[in-house]
Amino acid sequence: MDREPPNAVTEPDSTATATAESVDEASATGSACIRARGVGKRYTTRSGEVEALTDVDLTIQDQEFFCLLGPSGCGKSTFLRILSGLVSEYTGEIEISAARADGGSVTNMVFQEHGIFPWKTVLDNVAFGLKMDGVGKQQRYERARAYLEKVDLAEFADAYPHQLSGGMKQRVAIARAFTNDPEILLMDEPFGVLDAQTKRNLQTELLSLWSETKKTVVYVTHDIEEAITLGDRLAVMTARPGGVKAVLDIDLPRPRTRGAIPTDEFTTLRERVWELLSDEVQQSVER
Ligand SMILES: Nc1ncnc2c1ncn2[C@@H]1O[C@H](COP(=O)(O)OP(=O)(O)OP(=O)(O)O)[C@@H](O)[C@H]1O
Repeated sequence: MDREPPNAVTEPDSTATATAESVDEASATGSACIRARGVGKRYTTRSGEVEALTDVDLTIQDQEFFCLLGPSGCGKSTFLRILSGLVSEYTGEIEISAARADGGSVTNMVFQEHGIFPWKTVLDNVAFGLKMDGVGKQQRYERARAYLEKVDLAEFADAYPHQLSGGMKQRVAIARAFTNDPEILLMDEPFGVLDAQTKRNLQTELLSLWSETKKTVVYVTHDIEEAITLGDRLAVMTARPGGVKAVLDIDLPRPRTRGAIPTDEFTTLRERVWELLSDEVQQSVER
């Protein structure tokens, strides 16, 4: 279960990176939902300390679809886990301005491995978070069924996860996340293991749910094209210890349905992002 996300200061760190900050603020619009200032994280392992993050400065706007790209092991998941409250020891400052009147969780994580219960039906999986929040059976099933409908799984409400494909399981995880109605969705490579066609379909469904509900989404991916297809902005992270190398606007029209994205702009952005990312990938391989 997700814990409440951080909203207070822990061990203020005065070494914020000026470069990343100025890029970030220059492209930001609207009101801030998440502010990270000088965030750092070290893990202590048997073989010593691992510095996962250093001086992460980011402002993510309310209702924004924000993507995080970076080489493997640069701390993307760690950053999401800090935002979710799953990792509570870190340096620097995280402020989350979103709040829920009903006291439910402000954030909801969606992982690559679905995180659904094999012994529960699809419907019970989707309604699980609401049950934990004390929502009555009729109301939680109604909400869960509505989202199952939106992700095309209405007829599988009584099925069990082992009867579903990987893409269907991920649909269940997404339906559950939206049913829980958090202010912020934290998505950790949710479509990372899916085939290209399934991934494309789920991206379209996710964008449609996001534009309907206008949640703030922080989306981790290794896939440059996915980040450009989905995001309003994207951050490229440095090799570990991860910091923010640059934040780019993805100024492409929406809805970003197949064929609606201008090819030239898409290609230019992809090359720009790859330029920023390739050195970091190289560095992470050399370590
Ligand atoms: N619980 C932990 N204990 C010790 N070290 C950890 C822990 N979690 C992550 N790390 C280390 O912190 C670093 C960052 O890991 P993290 O999973 O956040 O990176 P990532 O960018 O999400 O990686 P990937 O893209 O491969 O999923 C890695 O070196 C990892 O080994």
